[in-house]
Amino acid sequence: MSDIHPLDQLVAACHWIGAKGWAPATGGNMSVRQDAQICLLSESGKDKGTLTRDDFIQVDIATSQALSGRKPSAETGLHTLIYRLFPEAGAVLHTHTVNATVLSRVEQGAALLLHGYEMQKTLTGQHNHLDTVAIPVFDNSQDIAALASEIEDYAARFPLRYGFLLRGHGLTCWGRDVSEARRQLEGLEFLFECERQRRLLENT
Ligand SMILES: CSCCC(=O)C(=O)COP(=O)(O)O
Ligand SMILES: [Zn+2]
Repeated sequence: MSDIHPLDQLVAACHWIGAKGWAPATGGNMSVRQDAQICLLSESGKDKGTLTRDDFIQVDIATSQALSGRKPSAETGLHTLIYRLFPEAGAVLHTHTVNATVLSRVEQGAALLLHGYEMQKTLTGQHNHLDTVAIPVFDNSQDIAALASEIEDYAARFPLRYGFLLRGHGLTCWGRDVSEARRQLEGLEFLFECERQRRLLENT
C-alpha cells in the first residue's frame, strides 16, 4: 500500500505511458476511482503523457456525466462501465500502442489467445504458462454507449479479466489500484509484442 495519493500515482502512470510512446498525440485515456460513486477521468483531447492533477475531471460512475462543465474523455462510458462491472477495480488505463492496434486487426476471431508465455504470470491470478489467457476483441465504434452495452453483454456471458482490445484502436485494462493496472498493462503489452513477433516469424 503506497502513501502516495492515487491521483498522483495516476499522473505518474500517464507520464510513464507517454514516455513509452503508448499514447501518441492525444490517444489514450486514464482514470482512477475516487469512491463508489465517482471516478477521476482524463480530460478529452489532451496529450496524456504530460497531464497534471488539474487535467482530471470528476465523473459520476452511474450516469457517466461530469460533475463540472468540463469534457472528460470521449471513452468515459467504457471507464464507468468497468467501475460498475467490477466494484474492486480502482484504476483504468487505455492505450494506443502499435502492437494492440495491429494485432487486434490481424486477429479475425473474437479474442486474442495468449498461450505458452511465462510472462502470462504477470497477470493477477495466472500461475502457469500452459493456461490460455483470452483477451476479447470488440469491433471499434464511435458509438461508445453501444460499445459499452456490447461489452456489458459479453461480461454477463464470459469471464472478462485484465482488459479488452478495440479492433484497430487499442487496449483498455484495469486493476485494483494504479499499481496493478500498470502491471497488467506492461504485462499485456509485452505479451502482445511477443505474439506479433511470433506471428511474423512463424508465417515466414
Ligand atoms: C486520436 S485519439 C481518438 C480518441 C481516442 O481513441 C482516445 O483514446 C482519446 O480520446 P480522449 O477523448 O480521451 O482524449
Ligand atoms: Zn482510444
